[in-house]
Amino acid sequence: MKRQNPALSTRSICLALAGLSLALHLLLAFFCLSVLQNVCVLPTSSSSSSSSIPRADTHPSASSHEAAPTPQDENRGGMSHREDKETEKKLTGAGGVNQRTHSKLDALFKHLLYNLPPATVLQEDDWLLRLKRDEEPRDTESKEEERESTVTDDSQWQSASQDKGYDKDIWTSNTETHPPWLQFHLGISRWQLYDRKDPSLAQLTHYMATQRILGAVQKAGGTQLKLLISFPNYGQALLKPIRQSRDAETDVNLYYFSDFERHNAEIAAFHLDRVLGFNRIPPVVGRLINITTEIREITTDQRLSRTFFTSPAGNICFYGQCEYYCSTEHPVCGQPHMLEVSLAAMLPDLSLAPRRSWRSPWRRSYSRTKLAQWEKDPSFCDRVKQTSPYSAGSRLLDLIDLVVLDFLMSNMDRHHYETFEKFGNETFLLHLDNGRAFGRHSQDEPSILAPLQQCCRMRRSTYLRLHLLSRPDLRLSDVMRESLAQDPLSDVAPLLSEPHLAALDRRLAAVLQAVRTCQERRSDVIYDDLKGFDPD
Ligand SMILES: Nc1ncnc2c1ncn2[C@@H]1O[C@H](COP(=O)(O)OP(=O)(O)OP(=O)(O)O)[C@@H](O)[C@H]1O
Ligand SMILES: [Mn+2]
Repeated sequence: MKRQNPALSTRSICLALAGLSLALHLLLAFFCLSVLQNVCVLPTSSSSSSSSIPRADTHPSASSHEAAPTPQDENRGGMSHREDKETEKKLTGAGGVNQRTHSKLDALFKHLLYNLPPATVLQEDDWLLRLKRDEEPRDTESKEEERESTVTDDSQWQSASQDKGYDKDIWTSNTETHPPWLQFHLGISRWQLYDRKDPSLAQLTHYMATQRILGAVQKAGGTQLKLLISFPNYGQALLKPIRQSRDAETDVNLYYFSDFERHNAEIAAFHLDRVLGFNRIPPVVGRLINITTEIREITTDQRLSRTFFTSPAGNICFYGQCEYYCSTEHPVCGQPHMLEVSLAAMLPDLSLAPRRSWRSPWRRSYSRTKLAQWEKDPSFCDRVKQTSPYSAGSRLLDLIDLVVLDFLMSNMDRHHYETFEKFGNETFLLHLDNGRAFGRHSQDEPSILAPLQQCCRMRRSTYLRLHLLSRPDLRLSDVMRESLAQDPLSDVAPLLSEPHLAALDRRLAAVLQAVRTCQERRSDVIYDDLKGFDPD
């Protein structure tokens, strides 16, 4: 038997150990290198979802505007969770647009002219609605009775609503329990429809853009097809569908009163009105809906149901029943199911907050042959100024504000405007129905400016804001592009094409020129509603 040499075996053990140690060292070196590299590598993009580095330049209002996730988030139709997160980011202003680049919209809204202290402190009568105050304390017995009846009422209310898919949340006088639409209603005052800084507004548009649709029926009033949409939290919205490609310009041979309404015009009008600092249009948001599951299968409106059909191309279409364009020749069609729509938050019910409709003195004749009085008489405004309600208060100035909005978006369809009856003549004007705006970008419609040219009046605050928006560092087209990018439908395509945005700048210059022309003739053009306040 061959015996092993002990020196040889010791050497080979030593060699093996040295090799192992070298391998371990090499491994350790590789490990350290890779760790070091990871530590030193900068995140490739600040929007990377895996990055946990907090961003310093996040939109300041983002966190306060963030809508808390609700159990209803599970029920929404259409969008995936990731898509929803994206949408939420946009609606809350935390989206990519504002992240790294300098935000002109933020800069605009930070300006003093958009943060003016209220001229007067609001009194109780200056709010459209208010919650009933708690009753005077009663004796124990009647309190007991009251508690019993409340519980009975609530339980009845819950069981009836649960079946239909409505929320069973109970609202108290605590604002935090109020759904966003109720907060919007309770925030309507004599001078504005909403406070731009109210965080519940972003929650309201987010809700309308994402939540399950429980009801869809035709809405009466007006001439074109529109639906009244109901949500689980008892909120409602006015739906206008896309009716032609977004960029289709109004046919030059069509009169404005024959034009289709545009869903993107409703959305853009809300943003423009807010950017102008008026806050007189109810919040509007875009949404992609499924015609089949979110209208056809849930509607209880027989007159609407009957008008559904499948087009030769296999798309699901409907046309409803209304005065204009409700026929098989003018169908609203999905692709094959999905349809772009605008959703406007509904104002408080007329039974709670009646409104008054006013015929505009500068209303068009709505005829192909007849001219309206204001088109024939250059001193038409002198007569208007002597007539109530234009002879006192701020009505004429409010009308001029509306004219500026309409000229910028080329809306010729302002035959009426509305006010809340409760506030009498001392109140703002509601800028409802903007569906026929943004029809043409290649030409302007100077006749819309007639009230400004004939009356030569404008509020100083409006004038200064228009000036601000004409500055290159805050340009109207740029803030509008940025504002509209917050809408979920901007993911499909920009809500206003570049030529429409450029038209805004061109028209703004025309408004300012009209004011200058007035100032050459008269000295009382600008009405100082800022009482000597100098924002510069
Ligand atoms: N957000 C809203 N909340 C409550 N009511 C609304 C809202 N928007 C519009 N309405 C009401 O519905 C009516 C019809 O709406 P709208 O004017 O948009 O329809 P339309 O078909 O375009 O009308 P028209 O043919 O007269 O131009 C309005 O007169 C207004 O009273
Ligand atoms: Mn209309």
